[in-house]
Amino acid sequence: MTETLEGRTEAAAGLAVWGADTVPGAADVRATLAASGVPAALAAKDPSLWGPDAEPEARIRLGWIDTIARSRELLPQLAELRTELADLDHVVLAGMGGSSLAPEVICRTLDRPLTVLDTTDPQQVRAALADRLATTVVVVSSKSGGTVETDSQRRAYWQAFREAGFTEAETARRMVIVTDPGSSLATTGEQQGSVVILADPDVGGRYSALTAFGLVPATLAGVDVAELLDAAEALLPSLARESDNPALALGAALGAAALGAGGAPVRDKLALVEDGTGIVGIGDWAEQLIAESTGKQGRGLLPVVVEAPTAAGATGDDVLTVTIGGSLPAGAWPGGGVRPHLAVNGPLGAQFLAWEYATAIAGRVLEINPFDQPNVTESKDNTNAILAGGAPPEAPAAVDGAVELYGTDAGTVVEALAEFTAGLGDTGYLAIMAYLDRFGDAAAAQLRPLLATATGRPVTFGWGPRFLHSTGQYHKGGPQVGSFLQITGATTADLAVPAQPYTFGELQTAQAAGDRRALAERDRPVLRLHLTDRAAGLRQLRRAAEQLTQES
Ligand SMILES: O=P(O)(O)OC[C@H]1O[C@H](O)[C@H](O)[C@@H](O)[C@@H]1O
Repeated sequence: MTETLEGRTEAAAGLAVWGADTVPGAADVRATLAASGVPAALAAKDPSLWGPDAEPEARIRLGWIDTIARSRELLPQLAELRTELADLDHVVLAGMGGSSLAPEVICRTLDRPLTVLDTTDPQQVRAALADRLATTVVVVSSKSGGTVETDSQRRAYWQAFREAGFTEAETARRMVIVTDPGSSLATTGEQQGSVVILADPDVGGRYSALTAFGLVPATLAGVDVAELLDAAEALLPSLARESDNPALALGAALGAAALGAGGAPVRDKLALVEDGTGIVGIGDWAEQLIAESTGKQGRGLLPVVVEAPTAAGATGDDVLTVTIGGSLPAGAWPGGGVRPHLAVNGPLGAQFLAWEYATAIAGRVLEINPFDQPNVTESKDNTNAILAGGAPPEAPAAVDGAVELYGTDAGTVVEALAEFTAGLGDTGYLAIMAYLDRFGDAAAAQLRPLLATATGRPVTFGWGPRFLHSTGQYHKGGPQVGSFLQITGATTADLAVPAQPYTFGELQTAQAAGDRRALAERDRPVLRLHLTDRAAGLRQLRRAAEQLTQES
């Protein structure tokens, strides 16, 4: 394989992008960007780069370019906080989307323990609350301060600490709040007497890895975050340049592939493949950045996070295969077992900044606003309406063992899946959306590679409601080519959300119904499979998916 590898490596500050020059049309796209002075303008935070409609939002969303300097000012406070809370060695992060994805990849990559709670699944919330409560510190992270999942988790932890016998003051000490200045969460945090750390308000959630949202939980979990900032800062001078600018090479290639620039076949599905060289879990972070930033106005790049370089769906006719990893030793070939179109290797801090810059560049090429998420609210509004007024009763179309089938004429799970996936066509994708416990029901994730093999099409997997803050934007705002498999599950142990008129289970059910409604309103096909017994239902789904792979 190695002797057939072509392509150049473009590098700066230890961040190397290989292969960008071989993506059809990328050189022309890059030349156009350079001729318009885009690299320097973006490095100088010019908000006009995405057109007049995007300018007001861009004006308050470009802080990620130079937030590193402001983040450094936080470091003494964070070091002090870590010492002050040294007796609390179980760090829980309650936060959704951009408020939890970066700290999760930081801690996984640097092998520091961090429990991420980004769900409303009652079983998962219960399990978290029962885990080492006496030595737990909870970081409650929300930029807006108004995210219902995070607010519910905060309420549940507050009550759990109080019921465990901690005084109000002791409970307040066990909660650290990260939010934007002036949010309702900032007020709550101050009133309850918790430490409140204010984040950079000029950075949007999915671009906030190197702000307080990434740094506070990571520091408490024991990460030396200064190293991340150093690695990102080293890349900064390259961002204004027209050459030796790997982030520009990446962005131009992503945009060119999605457009099919120069008459090349469109590659608008982006397989994100970790190459096994020391960066762990970055796919989920990049997935949110790219899907929410580009998936709108019927356009966008669909990130497809695959398990390994050899996993089903890592390659395909309309797929741009991108491997991601740590710095490679001299002479090593990128890819880790797959031949990628692009390989991005380098330290984590530089990866964050490079992908943010590349996404902003791709947004310019695709002529969309990479800083808004106009369709996320559709599902949220539906959820609120359902919570307030109740969902219309729905009877299953059929029951097969431990699985109820909705939205199909089929009588069995195998038939329903076969019929549903038969409609994917040559450009379609299947999104599996599992409103389950991502640890207790982890087996659900095995469906992704199985159905990718069975269909030969890109298949994504997301935990609900986590994905609503990530790929959920693309599902509704991106091209009309998705088919949506929703998996919901009965719960045996629901849990009240303190001082709210609903339980976690009811909230999760309303979130699933709200998103179904938003997809249906756009005529996007939805098949819902409800597991009346989660373990038995998952075994059944797995058997059905295996059967389809044998028939494919
Ligand atoms: O940090 P928060 O305000 O709680 O927001 C968490 C997430 O919520 C929304 O769904 C946005 O679409 C995401 O971009 C954001 O990261």
